[in-house]
Amino acid sequence: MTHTFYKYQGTGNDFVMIDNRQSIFNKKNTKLVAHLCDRRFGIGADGLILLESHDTYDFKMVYFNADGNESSMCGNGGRCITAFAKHLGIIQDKAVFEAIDGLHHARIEGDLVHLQMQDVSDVQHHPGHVFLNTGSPHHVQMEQQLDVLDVKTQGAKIRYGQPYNSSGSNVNFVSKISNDIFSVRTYERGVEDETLSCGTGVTAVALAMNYTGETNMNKVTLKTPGGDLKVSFEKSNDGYRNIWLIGPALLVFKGTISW
Ligand SMILES: N[C@@H](CCC[C@H](N)C(=O)O)C(=O)O
Repeated sequence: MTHTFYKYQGTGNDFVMIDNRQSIFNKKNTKLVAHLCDRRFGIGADGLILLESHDTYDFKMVYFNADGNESSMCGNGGRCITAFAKHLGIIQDKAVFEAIDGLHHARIEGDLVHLQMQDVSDVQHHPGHVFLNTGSPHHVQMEQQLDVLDVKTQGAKIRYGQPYNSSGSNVNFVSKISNDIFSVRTYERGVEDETLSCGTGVTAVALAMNYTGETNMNKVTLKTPGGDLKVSFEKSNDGYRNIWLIGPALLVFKGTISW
């Protein structure tokens, strides 16, 4: 049977988006998700997102990595699904939706989507890196030679190494440009490669840079290979609150495919 799909991207982190309000998609079909995300045999994307109906809120987001497995929160995907919900006429410029890590508020201002992330209370500062969960797990470490780093090889070593092992972590390599601007390259678990940007990743980087004293600002710019994102936040007694991820989210194309 032929089905309609939409392709979205947020700073180059790209997603197949499916309107699943009529429950047309079998969520247990890992092979189908991986096939649709395959860049040679399918549509091609870093992940697949289902927009589903919700009894109380505007919609529900279900996120799968390109390997076909349902995973934890995707920040860029959360911004893209907000733009998709507007395209479908479900929302105007504001949304409240449920994702795997809880409720998210979002608002659209032109091409920019502002997405509120969950509060973060547990920031672990280890020698040489910081680990924190911003909806997805993130290892953050500074890197001198970010431009020439082999992110796929170095990221995979950390992602599969101790203490993360098979459950893994996303891995962010960071270089400081100024007090409120950082360059970031991310290895994504479930894609098992560098992606052009990662929303929960840059959120983790912004908080880690503040936590370790690399910035004293509460709004920072994160430059990724796919474009610029901004993260704003407030310090709380036990961590960070009122965290917002801000950046573009755009429809690339719409098509039909059989499954
Ligand atoms: N690209 C995402 C992160 C998606 C989840 C991640 N790959 C994981 O499995 O932890 C983002 O923008 O946050």
